[in-house]
Formats: sequence, C-alpha cells, structure tokens
Amino acid sequence: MARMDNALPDHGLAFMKWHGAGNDFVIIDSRGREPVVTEALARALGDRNRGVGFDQLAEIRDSDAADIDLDFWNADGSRAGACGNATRCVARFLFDVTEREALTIRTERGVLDARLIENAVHVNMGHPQTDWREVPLAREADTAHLPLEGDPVAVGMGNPHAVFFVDDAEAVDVAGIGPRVEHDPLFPERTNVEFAQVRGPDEIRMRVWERGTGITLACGSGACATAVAAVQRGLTGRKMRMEVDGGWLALDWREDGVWMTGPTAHVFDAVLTPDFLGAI
Ligand SMILES: N[C@@H](CCC[C@H](N)C(=O)O)C(=O)O
Repeated sequence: MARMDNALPDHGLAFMKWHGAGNDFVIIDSRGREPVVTEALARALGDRNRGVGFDQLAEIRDSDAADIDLDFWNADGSRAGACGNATRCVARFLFDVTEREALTIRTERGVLDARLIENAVHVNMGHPQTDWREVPLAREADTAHLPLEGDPVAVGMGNPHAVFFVDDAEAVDVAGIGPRVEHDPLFPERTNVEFAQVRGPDEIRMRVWERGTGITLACGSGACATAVAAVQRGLTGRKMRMEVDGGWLALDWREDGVWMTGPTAHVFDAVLTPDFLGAI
C-alpha cells in the first residue's frame, strides 16, 4: 500500500504508550485517514532522549481483510514483519473500546487471531517458518564462526530469529554477542537473537537481543521462536511458561499456530507537538 511521506499533520499527532512485560510501544491509530508513519518519524520518535522512546512503533490502519491492519517499526526506523507483544497491546486496546472478545489483525505475515479469555489477550502468531530459505538464512548450515558455542536454531515468525540454547542465560553477554549475531552475513535480513535456558519440560528462561532495537525486556515473536526451537530440539513439550527480563509469557504451539499470552499495560496518551513533527 502506498505510504504518504508528507502526511504528518501540522496540528499535532496523538499516540498511546503501552508495554507488554516491559517490551514498550508507541501506538498510533491511523484508522480513518492516510497512514502517517515513515522511517524518519519512527527514528525520531524512537529516540529516548529527543523523542518518546520505544522498542517498536505500531500503526493501526483500516483493513479490507481483517478488523485492522497493523504495521511495525523498530527504534532504528527499520520495519519489522511481526511483533507479538505490540499485537497483544493493540488487541487489548481494541477489546477495551469495542467490548468484543475476538478480533482479526492483518500484519505483514498474514491475518492473526486475537482472543480475550479470562481478561488476558491471546494471539495466534501463526505457523513458524523452519526451512532455512524461509527464515531466511544465507546458506543452510554454517554456524561454527558465530560468537557463541552451540548450533543456534533459525526460526521465522514473520521475522527472523536465531535461538541459542545455553546453560545459564544470566551469564550470557547479550550486549556483546547480540549485535555480532544480528549483523552476521549468515542472516541477510539481520536477525533477532534469543538466549534460552531450559529449566524443565514446561519452563524456559529467555533473554533477547532485538534486531533494530537492542536488548529489550521481552519479545513476543522471540518467545514463540524459542518455544518452537525447544520443541524441535526435543527439549520441552509444546506448552510452556517463559521468563523474560520483564516478566512471564505463556506459549502453546498448537495445530493452528503458536499461541502467546502475557501482560499488557496502557501507560499514557499524549500528542506529538507541531514543533517535533515539523523538525522531522
Ligand atoms: N518485540 C517484538 C519483536 C520486534 C521485531 C523485531 N525487532 C524485528 O526486527 O523483527 C515482539 O514482541 O515480537
């Protein structure tokens, strides 16, 4: 869909701030008008000193295929094909304003189902991509040069993930290893990087380095990818709890896709000033 580069309003732009287990988001509701988010706006807004700061920016748009369309940007202005925690936050916002209990949300990876069950938002993040050509990887298997021992599992959840299984997630130098893996030529579209410690057949401790953002307190698509990788390696069952730096997520890899749930919080609503918008 065409994006208007000069669509920024000159009277201010309303946004919401949300987080899901500490993974924080700016959400802009562009239903009923032309989309306004550009790479430049995302980068300016994502600056935690001069803008607002977020792990991802999500823009809600009118949809002809689902209840809404949803697009994501990372803090460096790059696009993300999936963002599980922002999807849950947007679903929570819509459940609250519509009083519905089921919604469809079209993202780059397809139409996702969101359900409100016992006051928690559950999102089906879809079927994982596990073929190396879909993830995508530059070549099938060549991981010995990566800066951490242990062959990682490459999983696509509409965005790329490299999941390392480690003995002690707390001991991993996420800030040092994460960016080196993110930018390794093995990953032509860069990658998100997860460090997972299996605590038992239904529990994992996971820390994450997000492509285009850095260390975050949680990553929903990363949690899904980690669950898929653990099942594939025979390390856990298909249903599990996952402790991330910002709290807990729950994963369930079912016949129809990987379902994820966890907390959501609406932090504040505000308006970007004409001065801020004019300087972009
Ligand atoms: N925090 C997100 C994932 C964000 C996308 C990622 N950084 C990318 O570039 O793919 C989540 O909750 O899934």
